[in-house]
Amino acid sequence: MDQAMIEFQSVTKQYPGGQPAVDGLSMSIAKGSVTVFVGPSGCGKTTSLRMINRMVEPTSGTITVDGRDVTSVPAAELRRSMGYVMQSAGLLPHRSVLDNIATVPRLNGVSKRDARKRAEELLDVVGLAHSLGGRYPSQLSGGQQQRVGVARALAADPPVLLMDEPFSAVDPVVRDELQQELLRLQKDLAKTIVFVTHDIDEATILGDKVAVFATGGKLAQYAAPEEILRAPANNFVASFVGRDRGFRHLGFTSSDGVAIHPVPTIIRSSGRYESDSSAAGGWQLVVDADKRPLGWSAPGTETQLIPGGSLFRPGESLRRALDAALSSPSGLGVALDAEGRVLGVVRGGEVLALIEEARQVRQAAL
Ligand SMILES: Nc1ncnc2c1ncn2[C@@H]1O[C@H](COP(=O)(O)OP(=O)(O)OP(=O)(O)O)[C@@H](O)[C@H]1O
Repeated sequence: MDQAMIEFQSVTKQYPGGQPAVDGLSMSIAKGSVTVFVGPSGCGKTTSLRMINRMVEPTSGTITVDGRDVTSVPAAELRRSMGYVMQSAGLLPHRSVLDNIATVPRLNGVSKRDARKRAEELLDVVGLAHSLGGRYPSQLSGGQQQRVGVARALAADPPVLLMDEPFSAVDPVVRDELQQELLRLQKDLAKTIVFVTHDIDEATILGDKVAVFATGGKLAQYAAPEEILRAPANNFVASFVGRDRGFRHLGFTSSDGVAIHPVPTIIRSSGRYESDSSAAGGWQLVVDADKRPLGWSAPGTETQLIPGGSLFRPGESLRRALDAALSSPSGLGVALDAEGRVLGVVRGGEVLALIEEARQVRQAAL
């Protein structure tokens, strides 16, 4: 059985003069897992998150972290022992990126030199160039600021990371990147992450477990994302998950059987185009000298680059394969190897046929 890291036991929070913000919450969060709190606005997600590090105190009930009642640890110490990332990265505007990341280690008594060295390592971890270390937060993009926020939360190597809508203020493309980056990070770090969002897509992408909160601060369902999409516990969860949940469910269906076909390519290097095939008359994929995709060229327009759709890597879900095909101007989804080089393409029709097959297998199993 998974070992519990965080436990809520009958936790209620009542702010003065209102309905309970959180009502009788009991749940166990496994060590090393990503748990997402999702639900409509005002249903108590943030309040529940903040009770874990005592930014908010429960009215009744108990929360334990690693077996210890949180009220037995001084609030400031507890807060410092957990990473916290919020929507606006919450960086100190007059401190450099490196100094921001080094904040908690410095508070913990780590020398300035060591804290900065660690901060530099963390720039690598979150995918930021070292040259950004000397900048001020206002000199970074929203996505870069969020990465700094994550680096800062990781600086003291806390076992628990609390994330409150950390990616909701960035545009969808950057958001997708940050989500994938977090999943990659988590593979190595295996932190216990509690993540708040109001976006069911984000919840099912990131969560090992998803907790759906209903209005009035009640836990409506707590389960693996596949189960929430496949078998919503009640009407509230079903309507929150939405009618397209069948499509979302594809996010868990393996793409193993998808065929990857060769694709005619044009190699563009130093501004020159060189077609490597005789496949005239069709769409051609434009790649650089290392076979990384640059875009598409429509039939008969060889030097005009049309931006491509999303990309797909074998091993990812059928949903990503379908996304790649549907978002591609050619109708062919570009498949990449682990180094980002083009392997070939997947065809939308074939992906759909596999989806239908998977649906029939699922139905037969019912
Ligand atoms: N400091 C506070 N004082 C009084 N009421 C509060 C306070 N903080 C939150 N609430 C109320 O408690 C309820 C739950 O709020 P909470 O922020 O936890 O919800 P949420 O699900 O995180 O919402 P959102 O997605 O909008 O942030 C809401 O009705 C909110 O108005």
